[in-house]
Amino acid sequence: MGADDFTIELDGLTKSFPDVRAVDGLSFKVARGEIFGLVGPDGAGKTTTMRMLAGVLAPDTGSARVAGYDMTRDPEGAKQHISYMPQRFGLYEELTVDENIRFYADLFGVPRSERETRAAELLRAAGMAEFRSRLAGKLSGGMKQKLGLVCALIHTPEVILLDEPTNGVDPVSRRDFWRILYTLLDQGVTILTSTAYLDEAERCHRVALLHEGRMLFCDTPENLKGNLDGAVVSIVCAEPRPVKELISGMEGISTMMIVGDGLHLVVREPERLIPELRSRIAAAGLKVDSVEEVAPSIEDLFVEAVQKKKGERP
Ligand SMILES: Nc1ncnc2c1ncn2[C@@H]1O[C@H](COP(=O)(O)OP(=O)(O)OP(=O)(O)O)[C@@H](O)[C@H]1O
Repeated sequence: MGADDFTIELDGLTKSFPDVRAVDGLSFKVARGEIFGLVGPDGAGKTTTMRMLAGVLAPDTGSARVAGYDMTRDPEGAKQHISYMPQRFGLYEELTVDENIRFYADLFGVPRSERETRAAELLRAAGMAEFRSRLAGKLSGGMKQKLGLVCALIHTPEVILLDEPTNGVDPVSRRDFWRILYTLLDQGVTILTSTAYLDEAERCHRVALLHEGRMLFCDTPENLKGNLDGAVVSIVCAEPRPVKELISGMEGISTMMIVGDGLHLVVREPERLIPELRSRIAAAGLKVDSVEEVAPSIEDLFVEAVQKKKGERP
């Protein structure tokens, strides 16, 4: 790939606040037409990274190029090619859906002939075509987020930066969101999104895990899952906490986490451990539906990587 094929390039990007180094020497590149996910626990540095890439926060050291512009030297030039949707997108609650869209279309200087077609397309994809005259303040949380996306996308950017866009959004609206994002990819835009939902990381072409401002790893979801050091055992149960307490400290378990339907363990030698787990749980009289090896998810990998990192600390 040539240098021009990367629309976002970070090189040693660093930003400190008085109490913390929020982003610490971050380097990665995002190719044109790619959707790249930034994942990490709260405080990992995702928002700070996004803000620097959007040109609203200057780095201390390091550089970032977005859509061919150096973000330190020419953030204003770059902004014309970027759509940035921060966590709290500025909607006007006392204005209608249409009026909010018009406000942003004016702000971005979108010609009148284009804005109507684009707004109609985006609203249809967002499942919001019937709500054009509703006040933004009267929309559900998911709808507000989708309206934020529509407003952010009313102009045609080269790069889209989304900071946890689906936070608090219901599953149906999340699907709408991803459908819109994939449609944009087909049009050749580049998308960088942060997400707190690890299942969403699997929808990205590549993902990077941030932890305390540093990147722990970056690869395609498939490759990442192949790199897990161990196997994943799922214990399906309604009451995972007592089970977790019971088996905590058993040899061969490297991490445990509570998931939607019970517990996930990262283990060595699942063939040996699974029968042992079953008998220990049965002996304690705890009720579980199943104890089985499952394919690892991105979530398993991230929890394992973050726990390992914590364990390395003195
Ligand atoms: N304006 C600021 N002033 C001081 N500290 C800040 C500021 N912005 C962020 N931080 C700190 O920098 C670190 C990284 O925060 P950041 O918001 O980038 O993380 P994040 O991964 O986006 O997490 P979250 O999802 O909780 O926003 C945190 O320790 C945070 O408290």
